[in-house]
Amino acid sequence: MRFLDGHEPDHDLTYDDLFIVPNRSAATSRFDVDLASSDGTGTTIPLVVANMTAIAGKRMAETVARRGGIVVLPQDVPLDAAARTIGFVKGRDLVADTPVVMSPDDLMAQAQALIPKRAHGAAVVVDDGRPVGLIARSVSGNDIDMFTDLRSAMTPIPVTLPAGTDPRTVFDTLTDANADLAVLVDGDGALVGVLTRTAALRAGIYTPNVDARGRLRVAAAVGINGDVVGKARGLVEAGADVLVVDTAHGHQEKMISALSAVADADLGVPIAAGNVVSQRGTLDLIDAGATIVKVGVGPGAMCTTRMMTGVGRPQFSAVAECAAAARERGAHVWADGGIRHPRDVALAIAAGASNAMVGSWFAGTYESPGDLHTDAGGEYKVSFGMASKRAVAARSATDNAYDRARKGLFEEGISSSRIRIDPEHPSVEDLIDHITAGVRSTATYTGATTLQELHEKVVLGVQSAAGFAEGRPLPGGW
Ligand SMILES: NC(=O)C1=CN([C@@H]2O[C@H](COP(=O)(O)OP(=O)(O)OC[C@H]3O[C@@H](n4cnc5c(N)ncnc54)[C@H](OP(=O)(O)O)[C@@H]3O)[C@@H](O)[C@H]2O)C=CC1
Ligand SMILES: Nc1nc2c(ncn2[C@@H]2O[C@H](COP(=O)(O)O)[C@@H](O)[C@H]2O)c(=O)[nH]1
Ligand SMILES: [K+]
Repeated sequence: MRFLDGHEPDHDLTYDDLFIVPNRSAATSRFDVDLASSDGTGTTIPLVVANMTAIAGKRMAETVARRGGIVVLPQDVPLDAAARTIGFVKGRDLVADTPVVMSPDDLMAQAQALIPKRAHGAAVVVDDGRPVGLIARSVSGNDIDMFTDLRSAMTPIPVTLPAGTDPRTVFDTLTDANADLAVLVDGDGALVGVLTRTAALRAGIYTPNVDARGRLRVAAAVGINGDVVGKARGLVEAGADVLVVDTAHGHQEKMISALSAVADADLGVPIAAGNVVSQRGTLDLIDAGATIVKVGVGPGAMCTTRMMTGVGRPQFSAVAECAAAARERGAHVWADGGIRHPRDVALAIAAGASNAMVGSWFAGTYESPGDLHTDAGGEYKVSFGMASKRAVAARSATDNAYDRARKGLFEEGISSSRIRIDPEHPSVEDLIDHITAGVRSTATYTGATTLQELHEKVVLGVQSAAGFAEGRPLPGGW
């Protein structure tokens, strides 16, 4: 990474402050760019989903890992629930999406409530283990009887194929049949999964993030209080592939001792820890046993830390300094927070991060855990910060009333935020397409074909707010 002559910054910068200068490139296609990380997480695209309750659940974990990223399950989830989620993710197909399964006796209202949990827009009606029909998502305003049973409402399945059919064949069969969804079955005709045309296309573009046994990977977080090693061990025994030791102020003694204890337990998985924003903080966490350091104090969309405390650091400079320190030790950093555009992921990688961590942006998708709401502005989900009153209240629910009231005072996050579902990108997979298209393109503009080369070759300049504004599209004219 270098700055254009005369652009070396004399103050800290965030993503919006920077632009990337194109370099001569030998790449002939953006698909030639390899987006895999080398930090031990196995990601084949540089995306980690933040350990936030409103974002990181089982559907998110399955979907993101199938496209090559990884999801961190939040530390607030009890061990038995986290173990169930890990087991669920490990049991998912690497190609087919998990269907929404209904019985013929279920009501249309139940199907319509569940269909938006998945992006493929339909439920499969299963009778006696066999798929027998489809229920499509009702378009808002459509006059359908919500009390009808699915036996009478279902439509025939247009395309049924054996599980394991080559995705290209699935794509072509759906195209020929002018159908949207294929149902995949095993040799006995039992339902295995579903594939849309877009999913079949994606299966040929993305490489799932899989463990040594060929199962989807998933990470899990622990806090720094209580039996940290016991929880960490339980998570790894349940199958967690990466541990994240996480607290707001990662550069504190309690973190160092919790992290050292987890590292000493030698659980055989990479350990990420944070959050810090300085070289010293990075080195202390690496010395305590982290192989990945989580960087970012205050950039998060749900985060009020900078306004409450004045503490933090503009994210690009924080990532650049910590990544340089980590590299010296053969360790890595994740750029955590403040990712709002594909360009931010590209700039995080340019700064030296191995992966970018995304939270709130992915809250507004069908795969996030929250219920789907609709108001005059369209569909939305509710997100909240992990240091918000709402999250702290949930985390301290078993404490006595006095301790709960004390903890409630230190609020550093938003308790309720409406994150809109973008009608053009309603699924996290649409956002992943959008982000990876941007980052692949950034790489070729800089003359790089890997993330490491992107970091090495990138040439940056510092821009004014007017420079940033000029780069924004103006769909409504001016
Ligand atoms: N990246 C960011 O900018 C931030 C992220 N978060 C996220 O929110 C979640 C909750 O984390 P957290 O608030 O650490 O809660 P935790 O429940 O993990 O508690 C943190 C522990 O550290 C102690 N502590 C000491 N100094 C601090 C400090 N400055 N900030 C926070 N705790 C401190 C606390 O004690 P006591 O309560 O008695 O002080 C408590 O025992 C995490 O996922 C974290 O990543 C939260 C804030 C900022
Ligand atoms: N200060 C706070 N930071 C928070 C809180 N909840 C989450 N976070 C941090 O944000 C990132 C995700 O950033 P985003 O811009 O993609 O949403 C997450 O990983 C945490 O580090 C909070 O309540 N307060
Ligand atoms: K913020």
